[in-house]
Amino acid sequence: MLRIAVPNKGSLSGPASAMLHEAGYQQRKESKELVLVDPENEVEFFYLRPRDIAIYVSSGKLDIGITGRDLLIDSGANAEEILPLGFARSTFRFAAKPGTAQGIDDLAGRTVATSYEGIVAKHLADSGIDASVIHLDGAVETAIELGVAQVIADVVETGTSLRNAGLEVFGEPIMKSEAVVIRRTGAGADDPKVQQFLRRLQGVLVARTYVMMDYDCRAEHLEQAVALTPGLESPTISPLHNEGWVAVRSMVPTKDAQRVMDDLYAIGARAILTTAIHACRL
Ligand SMILES: Nc1ncnc2c1ncn2[C@@H]1O[C@H](COP(=O)(O)OP(=O)(O)OP(=O)(O)O)[C@@H](O)[C@H]1O
Ligand SMILES: O=P(O)(O)OC[C@H]1O[C@H](OP(=O)(O)OP(=O)(O)O)[C@H](O)[C@@H]1O
Ligand SMILES: [Mg+2]
Repeated sequence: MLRIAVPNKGSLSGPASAMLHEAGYQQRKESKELVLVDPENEVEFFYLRPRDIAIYVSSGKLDIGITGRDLLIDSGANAEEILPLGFARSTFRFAAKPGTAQGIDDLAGRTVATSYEGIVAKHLADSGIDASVIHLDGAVETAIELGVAQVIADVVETGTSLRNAGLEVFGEPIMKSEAVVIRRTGAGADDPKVQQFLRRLQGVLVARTYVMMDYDCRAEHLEQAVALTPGLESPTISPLHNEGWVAVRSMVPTKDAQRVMDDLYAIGARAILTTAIHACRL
């Protein structure tokens, strides 16, 4: 059985379970369930605190896990990212009261509050800045108001939490994060079960980001049309009963679909349809 760590709480938990469900795996029905065996797919899911997942995976007790890139790096665990998953996207940044800091050099001698001590301490050391780091479990934005620190380093997504606390980001972003699949460094690279799991998740990612596009066009416009819809490998071209016309089928990124349909129409293509992809193996 493949043993997989899944976040049990927070921003990663819901989207991770939704993606696994979309990939055909059973998922827990109750948020209190800690372990779920999916015998049909020969997989066992362990619902763990997101922060602990890299530690379990690096110990080798679990084969792979889903966590945040920032949590992986912060843990310092001997684990590596093998597939980015595109959700729980965030940026990790310094913030302070407006006008109190412009760049990392202003941190010398100050105290930075964060839940990500590992990332911050390393970033300060790499930048040659001597500052204190104080660890807080969450709601770090409040640490400045309460005088525990002059600066915070935290996850920023929309920036609403910072704005509400009267804080502003400063300096260069420390890192960009998203949910990722991780494994113990170098482990299981050729394990067919791991490969199959990754193919299933890749299938979900493709199904989420592409649509299938079908259209008819005149044979003389085919090269122009195909340039607009090159597909992943190459489009499928079928003859139409009506001579001089062909039918084309190709995958198109969802975000480009409307523009591509306009461009195809403009070169004379007709009966342009898009359909959702539910699952795929590339
Ligand atoms: N508002 C957010 N938007 C996008 N990603 C986020 C957000 N907050 C946290 N994350 C990401 O989620 C992961 C953090 O997991 P964590 O369990 O701390 O989530 P959380 O939503 O902060 O939950 P908690 O309620 O336990 O604080 C990190 O990878 C982080 O980058
Ligand atoms: O830029 P925003 O869209 O506001 O999102 C970022 C906020 O979301 C997370 O907080 P969370 O709600 O997880 O609380 P926490 O600080 O206790 O972890 C993070 O720690 C930031 O505070
Ligand atoms: Mg949080």
